[in-house]
Amino acid sequence: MFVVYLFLVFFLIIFSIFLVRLFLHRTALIFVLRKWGEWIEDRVHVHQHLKIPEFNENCQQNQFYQKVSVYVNSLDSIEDSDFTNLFSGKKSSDIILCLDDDQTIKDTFLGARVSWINKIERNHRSFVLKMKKKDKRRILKPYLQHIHTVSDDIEQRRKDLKLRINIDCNWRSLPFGHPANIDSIALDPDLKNKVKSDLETFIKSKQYYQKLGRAWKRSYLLYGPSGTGKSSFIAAMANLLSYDVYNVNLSQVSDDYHLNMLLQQTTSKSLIIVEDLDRYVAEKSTAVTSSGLLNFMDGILGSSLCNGRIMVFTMNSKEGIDSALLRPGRIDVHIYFPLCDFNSFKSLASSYLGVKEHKLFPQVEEIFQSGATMSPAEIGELMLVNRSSPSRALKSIITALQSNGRSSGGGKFGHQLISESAVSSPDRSSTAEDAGGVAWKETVVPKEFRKLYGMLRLKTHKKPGSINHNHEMIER
Ligand SMILES: Nc1ncnc2c1ncn2[C@@H]1O[C@H](COP(=O)(O)OP(=O)(O)OP(=O)(O)O)[C@@H](O)[C@H]1O
Ligand SMILES: [Mg+2]
Repeated sequence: MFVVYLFLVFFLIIFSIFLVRLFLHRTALIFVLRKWGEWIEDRVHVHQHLKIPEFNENCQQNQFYQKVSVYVNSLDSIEDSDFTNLFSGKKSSDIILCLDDDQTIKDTFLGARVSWINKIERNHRSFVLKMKKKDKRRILKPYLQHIHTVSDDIEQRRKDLKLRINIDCNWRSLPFGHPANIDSIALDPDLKNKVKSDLETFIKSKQYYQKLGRAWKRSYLLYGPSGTGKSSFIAAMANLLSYDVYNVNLSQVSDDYHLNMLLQQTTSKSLIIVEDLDRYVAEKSTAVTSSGLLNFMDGILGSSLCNGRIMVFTMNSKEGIDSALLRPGRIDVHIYFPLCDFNSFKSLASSYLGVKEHKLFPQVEEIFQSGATMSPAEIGELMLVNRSSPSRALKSIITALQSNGRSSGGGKFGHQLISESAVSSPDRSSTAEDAGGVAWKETVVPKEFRKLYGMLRLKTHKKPGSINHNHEMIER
């Protein structure tokens, strides 16, 4: 009896606590209680105030005030502030929250709680940072650095991206309106995630590179047959990072000095791309010497300018390329872009035709497994022109794949296949890549063997997704 009584009391206590909490949340009284709590806590600590005025004593604008303003208005806690202004952004659908005058906003950094007050006194605006004295020594310096980084990042993302191309030895600027995004590119999802996180880690690693004494730059090589999405991927990288793109046309560069000058004129946090590097090397169609090119890739000539720069090179094949050009440090990440497999095909069908399943899919899968293939560009094109009828689109792809399988380089898409088989045998010197060697076999072996290989694969019932061995990303 006593135990039941005890249990009832216990249950009642828990239930009452639950009701009180519910009441506090529903009536927003919880915020009042929290404020009282913070008020009491404030009284028992000594605080330090730092003022960031909008103008300095010479009436010049204080750049740091602008940064703080961008930072403070980006904090999630702005939504909890008692009074905020709403403005429309660049796009009419954008709404921007802005702290009103004399409002306080909280922030936390490295476990310390700080607050910002947006003051206006005699028509002069300022932000006042309030932090506990005991936290000041520990967090002030890194916190101010954090504000710099975050606001620079936000500003970078807000601006309209530019594409710059070199004509003679000058950059010409155009608006960069390429809509590509990494998700819309048919490529192994794991590989895409790895690249995304590699990029995101890199842009946050300025201090790490500084500590190592290395130029803060990262180089990527995108290689693979024509029409597999290399250029689209570069555009997607630029959109992901909100970086301007500098497209270096090496045939327009008159010598090493001018290549250096072009590099000097690029801005920090930009994407510098050299497309079809293998073509320049093979055809010797540039006046830049190989040492000029290596120095450009290393960024020695402008190491102070390597401020967060990302270099991207594309090639159809690494065959015949001097290994010094591709060595670790010069090219940090190698990404292979393969011809279409069934997984990429499904991803294209989903984005181009809005079709995730179709009765013709098993037939398409069988043809892919027999070794027939086409580039994503070709398949995308067939889907695009037949987008009003998914069945027609799939039938035309089946016909094209079958004609590829039968003819050796002839037929409607023969030109692409010729270039496919002309694409390189693997660079056998790079042993790390051999780990993912399946892809290479698929691109270089004769069609008869590919068919046999496809049949073998059919028999072994490869699990979906394992075909992604075709992709490789080598972190060096
Ligand atoms: N993997 C892919 N996913 C989605 N679309 C693709 C893919 N590959 C190519 N495409 C489409 O095909 C077209 C050509 O692609 P892109 O120019 O990126 O190929 P590329 O690899 O740069 O070719 P090249 O080596 O000839 O320059 C683009 O319109 C793109 O949308
Ligand atoms: Mg391209």
